[in-house]
Amino acid sequence: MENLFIFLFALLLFCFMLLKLSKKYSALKLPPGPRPLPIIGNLHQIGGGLMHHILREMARTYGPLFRIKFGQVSTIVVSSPEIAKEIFRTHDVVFSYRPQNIAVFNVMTYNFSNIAFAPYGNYWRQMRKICVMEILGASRVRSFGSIRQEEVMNLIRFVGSHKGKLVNVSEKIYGLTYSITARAAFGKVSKYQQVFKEHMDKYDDLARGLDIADFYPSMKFLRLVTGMERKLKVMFKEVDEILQVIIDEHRDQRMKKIRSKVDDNEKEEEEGNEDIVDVLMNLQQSGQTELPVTDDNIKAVILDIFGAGGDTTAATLEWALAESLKNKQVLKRAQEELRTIFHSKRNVDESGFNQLKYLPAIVKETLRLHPPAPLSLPRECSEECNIYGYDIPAKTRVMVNIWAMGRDPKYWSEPEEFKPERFIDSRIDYKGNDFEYIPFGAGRRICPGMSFAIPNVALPLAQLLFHFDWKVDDDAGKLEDLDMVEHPVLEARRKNELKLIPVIYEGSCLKN
Ligand code: HEM
Repeated sequence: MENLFIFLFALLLFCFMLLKLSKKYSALKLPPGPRPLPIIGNLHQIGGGLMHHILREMARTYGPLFRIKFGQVSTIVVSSPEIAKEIFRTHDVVFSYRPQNIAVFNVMTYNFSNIAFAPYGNYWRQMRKICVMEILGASRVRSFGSIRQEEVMNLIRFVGSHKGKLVNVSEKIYGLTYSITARAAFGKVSKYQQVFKEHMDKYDDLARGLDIADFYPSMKFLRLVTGMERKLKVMFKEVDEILQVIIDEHRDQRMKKIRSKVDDNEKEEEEGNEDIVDVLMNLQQSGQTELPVTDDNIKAVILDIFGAGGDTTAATLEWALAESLKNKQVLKRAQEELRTIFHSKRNVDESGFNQLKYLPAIVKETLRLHPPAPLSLPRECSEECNIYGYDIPAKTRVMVNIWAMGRDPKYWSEPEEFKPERFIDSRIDYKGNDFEYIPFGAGRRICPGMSFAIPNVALPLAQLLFHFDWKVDDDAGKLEDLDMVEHPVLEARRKNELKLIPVIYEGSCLKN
């Protein structure tokens, strides 16, 4: 009874606010869009399909910049490179904010002290700089090369030992990406790594679940009703405890090292062997950062690296392999290139990568057709501004349909076809300057993990194509029949796992 009373009161308040807002907005020239219903806005129009597909359909009716309302949340959807350029370049600063009222990020970001959801400002600037220069800079990523090589080789040996048998390659791919990230982040295999992975998997499932309360940020009580926040808090407490143990382990190790160095009178640093936790702890202790780096900040950044970098990389690799196998000509050309260049080594290593032309084009084409963050990460505009001739009120949420732009026939010939050759000798790149192709986003909040992600896709893809010829199970028909259906909930992943039979290639080092 009491709950019902609170609900009715909130509803009245909400209607009153709506009336006030509608008066204010009638003076603005807002973008077109589907007519919102009271209370739910356009929520009824986004069920029953993948959001990026639904939004592309809507863009066909309402244009490349339209306005939609998810409950209370006013959102603009951008589906053209010209408008994306206005957002990410002309008005970059205004649009460099992220919404702060999404349950999962409220709970899991240590009060928004990660990078991806930190409010635009000094703290974000400091942590982003640390990320780009210290954690994921070119020399650090190179130093992770041996981890990558070793983990990929483990995968190749595993697959080789299952020759002629059906292997769940998708499962292995997700496991590989996790292992590389965990070793780069935590160093040697920690006994807590497996428990952490199980929690991260559960967290991923929760994070992708829709919490209706996110659409009604002013009605905080809804969070209690849906129960999502409570579940997230339980999960967060467990994840936090594991991360704190990992940090404490690192702290102990560092103390031991310092003592032994003092005893041995030895001073030199062991750079190159440092993991990401080490790097962040060095900065914490140096006292040279503008703002202090706390243990919570370190844990937030580590969660970011797993959250933003894990599934995105694995999904790209999974799609790249699937598309290469499905398209006979692509497979032929990729294998010919790899098997010629690495013929004498009988194995692939990154030192020969500068000779490859076709494999990088496969990775690029995969990111065009299957960007793992099809609507990028949401942005929010910090002040009222004018885009494409329309007024965008402050606090409007922004979704950029990266997926739709990558398939727009206005910019791509045969856009639905997987044709890596379109990227050979082409100047189009994913670095945020070609707005029809921005799988990593653009502007000052562009993904800082690019240089880590690309080799983590390219090396395993090259190895899986070099060492093996692949077959599908007899019941599944031919490789060309592989489906390319997206997962209905886990955005941008394959719906069906890749289950394949490996046949070891004659020229592989596995063939002894
Ligand atoms: C194929 C792999 C990946 C793709 C396609 C991808 C894509 C994206 C996209 C679209 C954004 C939003 C950018 C924007 O708002 O304009 C983003 C942000 C971010 N990504 Fe990635 N990402 C990938 C891998 C990684 C990896 C491996 C890491 C870390 C190791 C990472 C860390 C981040 C972080 C920290 C942000 C937030 C940046 C900020 O707000 O300043 N990503 N990523």
